[in-house]
Amino acid sequence: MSQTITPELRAWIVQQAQAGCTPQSVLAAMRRAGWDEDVALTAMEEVLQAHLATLPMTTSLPRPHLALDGGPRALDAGDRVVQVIATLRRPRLAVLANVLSHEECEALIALAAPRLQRSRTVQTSTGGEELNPDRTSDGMFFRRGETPLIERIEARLSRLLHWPVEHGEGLQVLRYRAGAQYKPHYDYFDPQAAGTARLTARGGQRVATVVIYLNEPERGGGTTFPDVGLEVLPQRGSAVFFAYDQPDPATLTLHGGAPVLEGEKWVATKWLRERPFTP
Ligand SMILES: O=C(O)CCC(=O)C(=O)O
Ligand SMILES: [Fe+2]
Repeated sequence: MSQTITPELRAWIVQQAQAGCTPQSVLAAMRRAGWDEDVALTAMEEVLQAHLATLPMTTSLPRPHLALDGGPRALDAGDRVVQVIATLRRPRLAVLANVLSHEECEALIALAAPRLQRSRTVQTSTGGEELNPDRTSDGMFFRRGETPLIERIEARLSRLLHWPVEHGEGLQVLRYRAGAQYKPHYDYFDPQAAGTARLTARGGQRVATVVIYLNEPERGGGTTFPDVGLEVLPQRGSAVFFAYDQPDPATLTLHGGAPVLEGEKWVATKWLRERPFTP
């Protein structure tokens, strides 16, 4: 039986993705409606790609990215060689090892520890900041280029991601104690929210994230990507990179920090912006 993608089906798939339904649940519904699994999967990919292309930012703009063409096992990050452990196309994501040395991780923790405060998240309705029960970590921001170590890490990430240092926010360090978590969220600013204009005035949208693991909790604390059932487990010096061309759930970049069950988890997060970011 040949199955065609009708405009109604197209609209329905986009609607499901925007409502935050997982690809698995959309696929399951299509299967129940009589769609062949492979056809359903192809249809969903096609529709989501086409939908992304209609959104205001075009995917042809340069974006932070890793030089993954040709399937390299390692990438030149200037002063360091970084290993590619795993990659995913949707969401656009890579797991990397050896991004920081163990000494650099320890030094970042030591510099950040005395400056930690209960994490605040950007409140998109106003563009201000708020304490958020969904985010029970403690955190702090370094200024860009604040110390030689920070400068070195920023230069390395810039080279690795082919993205200027100036287009990055200051490095954020987070500590999760046992029980702490960061519930699933998107890192981009919600285009519908009133505060977004204020937040994007300096540097435009966030377009990619790097979460670097500075230590290893005994149990729990993975970075989860619920849309694709992926969990990246913390390994000191490793990182997960993911990019979102559009501020849209169809990028499948919903992610969270799973509760730490035992021990502590420390990460450093770098958010990349469209344009030069002025703090
Ligand atoms: O802690 C994690 O694994 C994720 C952190 C995160 O999502 C963020 O800093 O935006
Ligand atoms: Fe995040």
